[in-house]
Amino acid sequence: MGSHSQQDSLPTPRNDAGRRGLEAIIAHPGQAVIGLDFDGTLAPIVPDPEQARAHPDAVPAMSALAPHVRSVAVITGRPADVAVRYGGFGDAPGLEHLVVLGHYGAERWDAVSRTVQAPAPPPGVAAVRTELPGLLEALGASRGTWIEEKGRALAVHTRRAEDPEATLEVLRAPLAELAARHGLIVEPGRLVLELRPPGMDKGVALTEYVREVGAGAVLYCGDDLGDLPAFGAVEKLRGEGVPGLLVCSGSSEVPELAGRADVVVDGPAGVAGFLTALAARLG
Ligand SMILES: O=P(O)(O)OC[C@H]1O[C@H](O[C@H]2O[C@H](CO)[C@@H](O)[C@H](O)[C@H]2O)[C@H](O)[C@@H](O)[C@@H]1O
Repeated sequence: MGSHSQQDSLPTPRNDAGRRGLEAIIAHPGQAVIGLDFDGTLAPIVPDPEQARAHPDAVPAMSALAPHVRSVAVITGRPADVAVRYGGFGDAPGLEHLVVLGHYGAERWDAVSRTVQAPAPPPGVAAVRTELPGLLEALGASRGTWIEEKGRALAVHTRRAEDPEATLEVLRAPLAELAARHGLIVEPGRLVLELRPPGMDKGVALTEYVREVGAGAVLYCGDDLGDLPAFGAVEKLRGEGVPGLLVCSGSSEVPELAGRADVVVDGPAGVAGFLTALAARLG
């Protein structure tokens, strides 16, 4: 975990690459892209995915930071319009140019057009939608196992099951087989297995976005396994001369991400605090 300066509580990244990334963002904020995951990063994890909402300090922090940087983009596994709604991003002052890349980058919403661009879901999604309830029943998935309808994907959540970890393990292989049979992949996450179309991930989404806006520095902050490709993208961009900073919204559920991060903060409250401190430094 990076150490905190007394002056503004902006943590010092724990390695050289991260320190270079943060220095570049502070030196040339107008060239920086700030990429933020939604669930677990901007929004606290809650048992019912339909009740997830941005942390009360998250949008004010994003609003304070956005005017100083080239772009703020939310990159999420959620459908883009759901993230906009649950995040309260639609009418936030300072976020008039926000971009939300939903479904791991397959969908795009922007605050200027206020519309979602998305390709049609592949036919495999409809087939999985039909078969999934019967499969869960046949597997004896425990009470509380819940299917999230995501339009172009379906997610099976076990957080509210009697034994969430054990239920997830029982489902892992059969859901992988079902997904493969219909040309989909399984995206694992925090007590969730999502069956979704292949071909896009947060790493591709972030890299394409950084190139599109011509960014000269990048910060990415996430909390879950689906954020690992975005971490990989920042590491690759660093190798190509684009400084980057990796921030982990820390939790005990995904230690893999903390190990790769330059800075670990304490969940969504910590993320909001970090973004607020960065905005204050840039201001
Ligand atoms: O990419 P993200 O923005 O992090 O979205 C990933 C998945 O997040 C949601 O599930 C997670 O958050 C829920 C609400 O806190 C929690 O109950 C669940 O256990 C977590 O896995 C969302 O429901 C999924 O659709 C997203 O793909």
